[in-house]
Amino acid sequence: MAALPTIVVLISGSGSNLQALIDATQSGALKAKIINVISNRKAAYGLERAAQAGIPTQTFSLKQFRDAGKTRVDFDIHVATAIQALRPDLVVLAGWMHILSPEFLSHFPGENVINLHPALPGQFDGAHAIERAFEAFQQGKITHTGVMVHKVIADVDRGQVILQREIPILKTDKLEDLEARIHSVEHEIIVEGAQAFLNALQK
Ligand SMILES: Nc1nc2c(c(=O)[nH]1)N[C@@H](CN(C=O)c1ccc(C(=O)N[C@@H](CCC(=O)O)C(=O)O)cc1)CN2
Ligand SMILES: NCC(=O)N[C@@H]1O[C@H](COP(=O)([O-])[O-])[C@@H](O)[C@H]1O
Repeated sequence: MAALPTIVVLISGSGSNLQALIDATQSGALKAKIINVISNRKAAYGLERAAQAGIPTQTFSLKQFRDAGKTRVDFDIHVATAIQALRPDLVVLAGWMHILSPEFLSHFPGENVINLHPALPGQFDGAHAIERAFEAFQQGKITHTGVMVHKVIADVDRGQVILQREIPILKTDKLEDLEARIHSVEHEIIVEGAQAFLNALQK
């Protein structure tokens, strides 16, 4: 039987999207094996989720690099080298809150780094997208937002879209209502997006 495609997941926080990927690999909804989880924050609960699933983890601290007189690019190259050593078929950014440099991306010419972003293409690039969408809705500028999975390029959140889904914003919504609706969709689309990428890889 052919070996399953391998995935390395990068996180910075709670890891609920990592958990969705873990659950999907265990149920068979995602035909792949998560071989490593990397966090840039040692307190990230996602590391605990990985450990509970028996997945090896690594933590890399930008602060430690800076304290050692090294640069953001030194950090990126170190992380990229650690990932390259594992030779994954796919790298998934699941709440990885660090902008990756071109030097990092140069280690992945196969464009096999994808990201989950809680907004539609070109709407709210960058951090705090959900809050910014909610504020725009309150100002009457938008009626809906969305979630997308996209390839990662140097231009943040502007890579080729793999999957996207629109999400309505209701007049009765508080921010937490929209956050819950978005997170629920995220947990589905990150699995579907990863599988879609791997399917395309195998064609
Ligand atoms: N080169 C790329 N790097 C990253 C991408 C990308 O598309 N291209 N996606 C992001 C994920 N992301 C949005 O989806 C995102 C995450 C974080 C930031 C940001 O401003 N980070 C700050 C630090 C914020 C913090 O530490 O809380 C920073 O890096 O200075 C923007 C977008 C992942 N990287
Ligand atoms: N710009 C990237 C970004 O905002 N990512 C967001 O970080 C959260 C991670 O949650 P998690 O740690 O529970 O998976 C998710 O909402 C994800 O969309």
